[in-house]
Amino acid sequence: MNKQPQTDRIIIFDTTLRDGEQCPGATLNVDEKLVIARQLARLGVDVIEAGFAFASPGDFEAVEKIAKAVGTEDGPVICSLARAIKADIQAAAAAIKPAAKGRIHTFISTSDIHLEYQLKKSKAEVLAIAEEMVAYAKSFVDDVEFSTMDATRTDPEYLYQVLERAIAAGATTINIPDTVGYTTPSEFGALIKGIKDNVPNIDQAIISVHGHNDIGLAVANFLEAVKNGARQLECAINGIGERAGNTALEEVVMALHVRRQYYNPFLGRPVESEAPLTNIDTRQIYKTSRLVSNLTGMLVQPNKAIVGANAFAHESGIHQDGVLKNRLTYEIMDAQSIGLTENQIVLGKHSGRNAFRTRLRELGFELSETELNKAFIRFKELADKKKEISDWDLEAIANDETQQTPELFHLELVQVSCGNQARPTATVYLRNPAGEELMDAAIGTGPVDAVYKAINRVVNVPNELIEFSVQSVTKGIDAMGEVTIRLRHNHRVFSGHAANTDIIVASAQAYVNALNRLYGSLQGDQTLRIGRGESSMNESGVTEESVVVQGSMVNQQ
Ligand SMILES: CC(=O)SCCNC(=O)CCNC(=O)[C@H](O)C(C)(C)COP(=O)(O)OP(=O)(O)OC[C@H]1O[C@@H](n2cnc3c(N)ncnc32)[C@H](O)[C@@H]1OP(=O)(O)O
Ligand SMILES: CC(C)C(=O)C(=O)O
Ligand SMILES: [Mg+2]
Repeated sequence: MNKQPQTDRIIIFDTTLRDGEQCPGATLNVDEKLVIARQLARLGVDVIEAGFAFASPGDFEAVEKIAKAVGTEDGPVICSLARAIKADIQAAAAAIKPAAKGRIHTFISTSDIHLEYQLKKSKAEVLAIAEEMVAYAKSFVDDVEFSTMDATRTDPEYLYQVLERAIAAGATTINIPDTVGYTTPSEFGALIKGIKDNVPNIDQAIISVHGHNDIGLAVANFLEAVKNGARQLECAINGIGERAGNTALEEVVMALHVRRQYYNPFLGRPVESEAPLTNIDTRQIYKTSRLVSNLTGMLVQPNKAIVGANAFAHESGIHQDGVLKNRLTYEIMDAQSIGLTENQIVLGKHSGRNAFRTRLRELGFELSETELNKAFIRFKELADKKKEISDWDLEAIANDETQQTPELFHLELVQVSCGNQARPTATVYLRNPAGEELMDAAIGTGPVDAVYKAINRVVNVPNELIEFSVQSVTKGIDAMGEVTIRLRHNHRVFSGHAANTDIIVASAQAYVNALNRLYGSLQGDQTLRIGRGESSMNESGVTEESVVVQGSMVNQQ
């Protein structure tokens, strides 16, 4: 067996901003990516895959800005994806240039099915391209990662050959992607072992793995890969990503953390060693999860491992009894280890700006002066309605203020009348991008439906509402309600998110946010008129099928 060059530590490569963003509706703008990248650096990831620089001018700008702002000497490596094509590699190299430590990640498919149908190339051709493009990437940076796309459906003998040639050409990390989420733990472990045993120059590269969760095995596959020599794990926050998503960072990191004594020997450490297996500051996990969920609009299911709302909640009497006697009877990790803390400072209507700013900083939010002032006004409004403001309320407010959706349409007013004897009617008042004030009213099957129909009459963008979900972020009748919606326009999905104690206001704001994203993506499209849609508008009312209500609905007026 070959000796590996790597340390006894697992490198965490975060692809939330690249593969994570590849899930429908999770599109992030440049500023939002920057906010997430800063938090990923606080979380302690070793590598941030900031995007696919060649894919679009926006992606290029995001990678470049992240390289400049987050890719400092003591910060993470900043990486851009690139196909095994010169133009892609040139774009990646230019975008990561401002980073103190930059990486080009180039890839090509190696499975028969991809070669035959997608690339339409022979094995010999792909072998030559891989070698040539790794060498080309190496001419820009020392740190080159090479991936064999669809590795888990590739003939292993061919895979060994491609990897050997890529390493010889200068790849310092070789990544084995389970692109279609097809492999199983023992099979994946055997593949990694096969690579260690059969690629002659494997001692010159780190073995990395990239997983997808199509059959729910992504984390299990990674853990088996670690046991067999993988030392870099590619994952995304909350497991977001193409199709069923990527391997969830928080799950694999906490598995290694909680069971470190089990994994220690596989990394050549003494069983009892308490030294962390990764550089991740686990106390930043919860905060990062919430930030990514809020900015992408991808909700976290309540029973999700590690970061779900119920992950540390005990409901049944026997469990509660055990936990009260000794927490360890039913808890394998401490809620504080992922950053869920008791609120130490009680914020309420008498609190000032300093306490507010300080608490937001502790929660990981760095707001600009303007954002802080707006958030403070909302905080005071909320404090007038609620006795005590929790961290979750603060997060909802801060996330709302830092969301970087371009405000093309501004919601000035929303008013509804409804009741068991009334036809739900809504009046809305919006300011369009030209600064004109537009008002309209509509009747709907319920108050939210009426509001959305009224907004549709003002904003002339055909769309289909495909998801509407409401979550109560805090407990009690005075809770903040978070609304997340997803709408589709020409096969693209846009999400919108807003929080308010008035669920109707949050619903209206979330819809306007999503429409602003949609509208932003269409800017320059001459066929669109600005505002005031009539017959060209598709009905996008909330239908029974499209409504997903999670948690309790709070309607406090
Ligand atoms: C498994 C993954 O996650 S891979 C990354 C997936 N992410 C993305 O695709 C998001 C960004 N992608 C894009 O913006 C676009 O697809 C672009 C800009 C990269 C390319 O756009 P287009 O030039 O219009 O090509 P299109 O997307 O239609 O097809 C992909 C082309 O790349 C080729 N290709 C795919 N992978 C590779 C690769 N690794 N190396 C070289 N060529 C490749 C395909 O064979 C196809 O070539 P063809 O047009 O000669 O048949
Ligand atoms: C680009 C590669 C690493 C990828 O995302 C995959 O194969 O899933
Ligand atoms: Mg992938």
